Amino acid sequence: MTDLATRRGLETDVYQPAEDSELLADAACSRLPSGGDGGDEDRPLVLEVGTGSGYVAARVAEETEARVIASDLNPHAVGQAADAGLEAVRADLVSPFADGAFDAVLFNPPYLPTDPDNEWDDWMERALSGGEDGRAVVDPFLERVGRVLAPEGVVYLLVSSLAGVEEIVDRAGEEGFSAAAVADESFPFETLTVLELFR
Ligand SMILES: C[S@@+](CC[C@H](N)C(=O)[O-])C[C@H]1O[C@@H](n2cnc3c(N)ncnc32)[C@H](O)[C@@H]1O
Repeated sequence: MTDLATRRGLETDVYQPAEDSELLADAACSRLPSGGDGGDEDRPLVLEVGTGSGYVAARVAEETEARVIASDLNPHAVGQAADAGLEAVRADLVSPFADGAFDAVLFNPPYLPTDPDNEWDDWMERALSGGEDGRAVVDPFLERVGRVLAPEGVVYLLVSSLAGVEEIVDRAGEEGFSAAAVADESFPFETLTVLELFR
């Protein structure tokens, strides 16, 4: 398992793109509509929660016809995403966004299970740590994301075997979502999966 202290030496204040970012971007880009010639009002509206550097949001903006809003709790991440030319907003999960606003919501959440004694209170901990069970940020996201989804809206959520995929699917079910795995990639210590959640 990746140890936070090891990661810390490699990181700045903003999570930089890694295998998980790429898997989520590939899955979202391959499933969102591209190449349409409709007007602005026909473009899907996509939110990326926890955008970090803006890598996933930028890929979706470049490779699909969606208009993308990039958000993060971390003000340094919002600055980096804005510098990358994205529409960037500081937000805790989906709190400031209107009911039913988005056709798709993407999230590569913090998911590393972390011993409370080994945590530290900085932005990289916020980017990596999912609390003791790895689901401390995923669970409130699942509880709240349905509010901002359009009726046919979908969620693309990156999950790790380290945080318990079955538990996350069960929790999504309690919030009224069905789940399908649309991409996965295995590494020596974890398997990453992109779940598509829909109602
Ligand atoms: C694993 S990083 C992913 C960054 C980027 N999306 C990527 O894939 O490279 C998780 C991101 O979620 C953000 N985050 C953590 N808690 C959040 C919250 N409550 N609301 C919004 N963003 C949050 C972190 O600041 C971090 O940028």
